[in-house]
Amino acid sequence: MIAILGTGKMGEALLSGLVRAGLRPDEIVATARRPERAEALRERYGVRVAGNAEAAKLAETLILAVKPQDMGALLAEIAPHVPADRLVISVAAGITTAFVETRLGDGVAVVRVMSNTPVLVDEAMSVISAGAHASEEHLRRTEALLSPVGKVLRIPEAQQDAATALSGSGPAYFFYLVEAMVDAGILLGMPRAAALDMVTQSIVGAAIMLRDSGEHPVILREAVTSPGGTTIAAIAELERHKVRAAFLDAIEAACERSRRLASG
Ligand SMILES: NC(=O)C1=CN([C@@H]2O[C@H](COP(=O)(O)OP(=O)(O)OC[C@H]3O[C@@H](n4cnc5c(N)ncnc54)[C@H](O)[C@@H]3O)[C@@H](O)[C@H]2O)C=CC1
Ligand SMILES: O=C(O)[C@@H]1CCC=N1
Repeated sequence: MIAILGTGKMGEALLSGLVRAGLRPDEIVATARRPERAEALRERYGVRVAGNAEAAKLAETLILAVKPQDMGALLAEIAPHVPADRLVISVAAGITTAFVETRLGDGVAVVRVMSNTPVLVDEAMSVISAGAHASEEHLRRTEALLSPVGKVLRIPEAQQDAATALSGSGPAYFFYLVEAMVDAGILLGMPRAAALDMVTQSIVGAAIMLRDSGEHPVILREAVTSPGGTTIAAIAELERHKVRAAFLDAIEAACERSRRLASG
């Protein structure tokens, strides 16, 4: 039995992925703060719903998916009900394995995960790190849960905040870019729906080329950039507005925020 504790956006995305991957709904128990939310999850997926303490007792694997600010309270609530042989997977930004270990007591295996919302379309990027008591077997079990819904990479825990800033938040940066490009289309007099179609297909095509060609992004961009042409005119403006520097600062700020989240 797998328990998802705090089934909000990320918890539900993982839940739906597990169901698509073939896990039986009666092997999953979900918890939520509001009873209406729990009922909606039960209706939508056929999973069991329960309180946190009951779910913690029932499941061998616990996925903690509350906001970082709520993690302390959740751990205090479940600590008396988590035997030492459980695997506890935390998906919260900024929460260290040590934070979870000290609150759940002796020897519990903790794996820290940072995934992202493309889990909804089985294209997640999930990075995982073992806590002090997590073994190779615990990492494999975590990989087995996450690999049906996307790519999984093991990284040292010291890199988790950077990964949160890059791939955890990453989809938001691309959505933001799409919004800005669609606005540019509107400015040029394009109908909104057509602009959105053009930008979306361009980003999908570019993403697939990047993933499947094995080429470096610089090579792919150079192939689009004709001498004296349109692309270099746009790139010159992006450089003038220091867009690259803005990305460096933005992702550094996200990493810094991730580092501070555990302390509330
Ligand atoms: N949204 C995203 O793209 C990503 C989010 N995350 C992480 O996932 C976690 C959840 O984020 P979201 O799903 O966006 O937030 P959310 O607010 O949608 O989900 C959290 C849920 O936990 C529930 N909750 C809080 N305390 C509870 C308790 N004691 N018992 C039961 N339920 C409780 C809340 O009612 C809420 O439904 C965060 O820690 C975040 O850092 C990680 C990667 C990506
Ligand atoms: O914005 C956040 O804090 C979460 C973590 C990564 C993506 N969303």
